Amino acid sequence: MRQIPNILSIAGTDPTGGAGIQADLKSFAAFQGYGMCVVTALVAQNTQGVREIHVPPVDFLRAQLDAVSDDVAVDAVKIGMLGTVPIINTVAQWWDSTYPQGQRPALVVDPVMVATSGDRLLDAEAEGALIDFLHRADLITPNVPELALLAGAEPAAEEPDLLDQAQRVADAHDVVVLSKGGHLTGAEVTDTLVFPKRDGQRPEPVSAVSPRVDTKNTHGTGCSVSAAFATLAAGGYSWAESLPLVKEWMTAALGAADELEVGLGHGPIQHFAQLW
Ligand SMILES: Nc1ncnc2c1ncn2[C@@H]1O[C@H](COP(=O)(O)OP(=O)(O)O)[C@@H](O)[C@H]1O
Ligand SMILES: Cc1ncc(COP(=O)(O)O)c(N)n1
Repeated sequence: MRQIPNILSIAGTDPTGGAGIQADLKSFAAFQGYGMCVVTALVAQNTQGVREIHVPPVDFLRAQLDAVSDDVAVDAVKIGMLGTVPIINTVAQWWDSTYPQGQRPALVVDPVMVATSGDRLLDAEAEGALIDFLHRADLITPNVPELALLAGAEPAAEEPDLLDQAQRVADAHDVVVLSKGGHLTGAEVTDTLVFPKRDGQRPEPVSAVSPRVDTKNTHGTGCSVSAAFATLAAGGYSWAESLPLVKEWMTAALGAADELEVGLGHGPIQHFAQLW
């Protein structure tokens, strides 16, 4: 195993540095990985919302992906915002032709659909294509509304409903699901790894619980968590080994978020709270 793993983010941008590719690169660094990125969309956004989205021509997206994979041995890939059907199809074709079987990088997919601000980051007509993409992933990290959409249900208000939806989605796509409790209420936030049934057996779910941090600065939490899991997977950690490490780090990053003075809306987290 490489001493410093190579992790690739395929995602959209946030020029204020809190979400998307910029958040991913900070997470990779926080977990001691070498970060790389391919841009799926330039997003004119800040802590208050999304203004405009500019998507590259698909041939140029493919050129970026090939430029990385032709040259670098990639240990893990994190996919975030895909945005449109042509972008999803291009990433799928690259993945399938570049990593047909055997020694594939670990793949974490954050099924990004809506930003914290409530703005759409995935075309409504691209939801089906994103769902079809998911079987390629090893781990997916939907938030409460994203999980509901994948499960074809109303957003869960309680933990048991959330876990039930996660089981259905895990089985439908044969993928491990991280169900995240950030959008539920209560004094604690629980994240749970739910495993798909294989050969009639389902491994027990694994949970990590933290106090709920009282801050409005939660921009990019989902991006950052999925990137952290990808980095640890590239370093040989199982999902269950990674969960408490990521949870503790995220709680510290949210706890220190108010020390940053970035923007007037939902500001970013402090990725390096445990380091600085
Ligand atoms: N207020 C909070 N206090 C502590 N942890 C939180 C809080 N909000 C979110 N998290 C954590 O941040 C991560 C992202 O959660 P969530 O908000 O559900 O997803 P998303 O950012 O994709 O909407 C999860 O690990 C969750 O436990
Ligand atoms: C390019 C991009 N990707 C993802 C998000 C979601 O961010 P969050 O993690 O706050 O839901 C975002 N705002 N911008």
